[in-house]
Amino acid sequence: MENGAQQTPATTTPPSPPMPKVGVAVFLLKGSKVLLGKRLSAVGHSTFALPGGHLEFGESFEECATREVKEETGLIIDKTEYLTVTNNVISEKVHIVCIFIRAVPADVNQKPETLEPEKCAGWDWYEWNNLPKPLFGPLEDMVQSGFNPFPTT
Ligand SMILES: Nc1nc2c([nH]c(=O)n2[C@H]2C[C@H](O)[C@@H](COP(=O)(O)OP(=O)(O)OP(=O)(O)O)O2)c(=O)[nH]1
Ligand SMILES: [Mg+2]
Repeated sequence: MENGAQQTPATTTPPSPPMPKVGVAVFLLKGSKVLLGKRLSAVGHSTFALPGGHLEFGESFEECATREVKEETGLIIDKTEYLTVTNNVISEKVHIVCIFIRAVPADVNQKPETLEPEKCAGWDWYEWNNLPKPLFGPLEDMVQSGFNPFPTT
């Protein structure tokens, strides 16, 4: 090489190892019912799950809950409250620390819309004592453990 010109070595970025992500899922409660939708995403395909998604940079858990429910169902939520957190290793590549928030619809007469049809087949209210099957794995685990999202009065 002339004049000692430096040649930039070819670099290849090594694949980054999978990292845990933060999810926020919402127990949206109406009377004794909870809002669930059949997932069409690869993770938990065809299982019934709560509305929710991944925490974005700078968001509070409540902000994420409000945003995800609005994006996925069009519903405006109210009275958001932290419930619990679970650590879910779902597959070799998917590890989610999931924050669970409880909320109620601001308007009980507002109907949920399927705003992300590629991710969810449709939303409906289900009696807590008669949940549809199969539930999304992490949700099934919570139900099996006796978890109850309703406020004790
Ligand atoms: N939506 C939802 N997520 C849950 C539940 N239980 C649970 O552990 N999670 C965890 C695993 C999910 O992969 C993760 C994020 O939710 P998601 O899979 O619906 O994410 P998304 O595509 O709607 O969100 P995004 O990436 O567009 O932000 O939260 C649940 O019942 N519903
Ligand atoms: Mg989602």
